[in-house]
Amino acid sequence: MRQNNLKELLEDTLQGHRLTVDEAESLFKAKGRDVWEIVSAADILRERKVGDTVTYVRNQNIHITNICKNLCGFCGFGKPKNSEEAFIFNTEDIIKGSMLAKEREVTEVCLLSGVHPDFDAERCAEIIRTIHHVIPDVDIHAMSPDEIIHCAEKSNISTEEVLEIFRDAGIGTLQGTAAEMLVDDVRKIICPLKLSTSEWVRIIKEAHNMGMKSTATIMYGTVENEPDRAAHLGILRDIQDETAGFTELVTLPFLYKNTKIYERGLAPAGATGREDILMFAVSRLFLDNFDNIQVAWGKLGNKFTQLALMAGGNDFGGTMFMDSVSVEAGGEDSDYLDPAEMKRIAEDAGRILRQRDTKYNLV
Ligand SMILES: C[S@@+](CC[C@H](N)C(=O)[O-])C[C@H]1O[C@@H](n2cnc3c(N)ncnc32)[C@H](O)[C@@H]1O
Ligand SMILES: Nc1c(NC[C@H](O)[C@H](O)[C@H](O)CO)[nH]c(=O)[nH]c1=O
Ligand SMILES: N[C@@H](Cc1ccc(O)cc1)C(=O)O
Ligand code: SF4
Repeated sequence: MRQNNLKELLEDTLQGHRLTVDEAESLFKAKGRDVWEIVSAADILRERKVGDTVTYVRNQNIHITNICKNLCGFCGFGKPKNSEEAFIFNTEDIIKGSMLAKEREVTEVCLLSGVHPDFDAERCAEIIRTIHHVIPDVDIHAMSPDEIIHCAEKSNISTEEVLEIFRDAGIGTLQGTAAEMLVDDVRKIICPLKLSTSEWVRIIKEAHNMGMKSTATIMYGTVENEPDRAAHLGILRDIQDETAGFTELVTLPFLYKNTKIYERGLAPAGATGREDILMFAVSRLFLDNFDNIQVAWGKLGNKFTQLALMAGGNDFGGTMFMDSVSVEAGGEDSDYLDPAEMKRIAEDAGRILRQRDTKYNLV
C-alpha cells in the first residue's frame, strides 16, 4: 500500500471510518514501517476505547477428556479412543478439579476437551451440573458450537434445546472456539470433520439471542491467507452488530509441533512475528464493536505478549493453571502465568493490571 494512502486510511479510521473487509485484507499485507504505522493507530484506538487498563481473569482449565471425534489437523491434543494417551475424567476427577479451582479462588472454570464421540447432551449437562454444584459462584466457560451440534445430533434434539439444557445445568458462558478460520475451503483442509462456518454462526447467534455471552476466536497461521483472515473478522463484526453477545476476540496463533498439517507439509510452522503483531492491530482497528482483544500468553510467550498489548491488545486471558492444548502442540511455559508477572509486564508497558470476571466486570 502506498504510504499516503495508508496514512489517510488510518487517520480516517481513527476518525470513525469503518474499515471494509478489503481494507482489512490490505492492512494484513503490510510490510516494513507500514506495520508500525498500523500498530500505532491500533494502540491509539485501544487507549481511547479501554484506557490503560490491562485485564486478566483468574481461571482454571479442566480438560475432561482428550478423546475426540474430529482429530483436527492443527491440534496436538485430541486423540482417538484407542490411543494409549487417551484419558477421560470420572465424576471424582471432575469434583477434584472443581475443588482445586475453589482453593485457587478462581472466578472461571474453562472446560477444554475433545469432542467425545459418545457424549450426548445429558452426559455433558451432568458434567456441568457436577461442577456447578461444587462451585456455584464460578462461571463455567464451556462447550464450543461443535460440541453443541454434536450433542444435538447424539440426543436427537435441536441445538437451541442443547443450549437451554446447558443453561439450566449451570453453564455461564459459551466458548467461541471451533471457529478456527470461518472459511469453508480452509476448514476442509484443517478441520474437515468440524461444523461448517454457517453452523458456527447460527449456534453462536442462538446462544447470544438467549442471553448467553461467548468469546469469539480466530486460530491463524495455518493454510489461510489475508483475504481469509479479513473475511473471518468480517463475520465476527456482523454477528456482533446483530447480537452484541461477544465478550472479546481471542486470537490464537497456531502452534505447529506434533500436528498433522505441519508434519504433512500442508502448513507452515505457524505465523511470523509480523503476522502476529498485525493480527492484534488489524483486529483492534477493524472490530469497532469489540472492546476487548485478548493476547494468548500461553501461545505467544511473555515477551511477545507484551508487544501485543502495545499493538491493540488489552487482556491477558486467564491464569489457566494448566493448558494441555498448548503444551501438547509444543507451547513452552504455557501452563500458569502468575498475576504478579502479568503486573510486571503491564506496568513495564505503562499500563495498569486489573482482575476481571468472564464478562469483563472488574473484581
Ligand atoms: C482444543 S479445542 C477444545 C474445545 C473443542 N474441542 C473445540 O474444538 O472447540 C479449543 C481450541 O483450541 C485451539 N487450538 C487447538 N490446537 C491448537 C494449536 N495447535 N494451536 C493453536 N490453537 C489451537 C483451536 O482454536 C480450538 O478451537
Ligand atoms: N483458556 C485458554 C485461553 N483463553 C480463554 C481465556 O482464558 C478465558 O477463558 C476467556 O477470556 C473467558 O474469560 N487461551 C489459551 O490460549 N488457552 C486456554 O486454555
Ligand atoms: N481453547 C483455546 C483457548 C480458548 C478457550 C476458550 C475460549 O473462549 C477462547 C479460547 C486454546 O487453548 O487454544
Ligand atoms: S481442536 Fe478441539 S475438536 Fe479439534 S481435535 Fe482438538 S480437541 Fe478435537
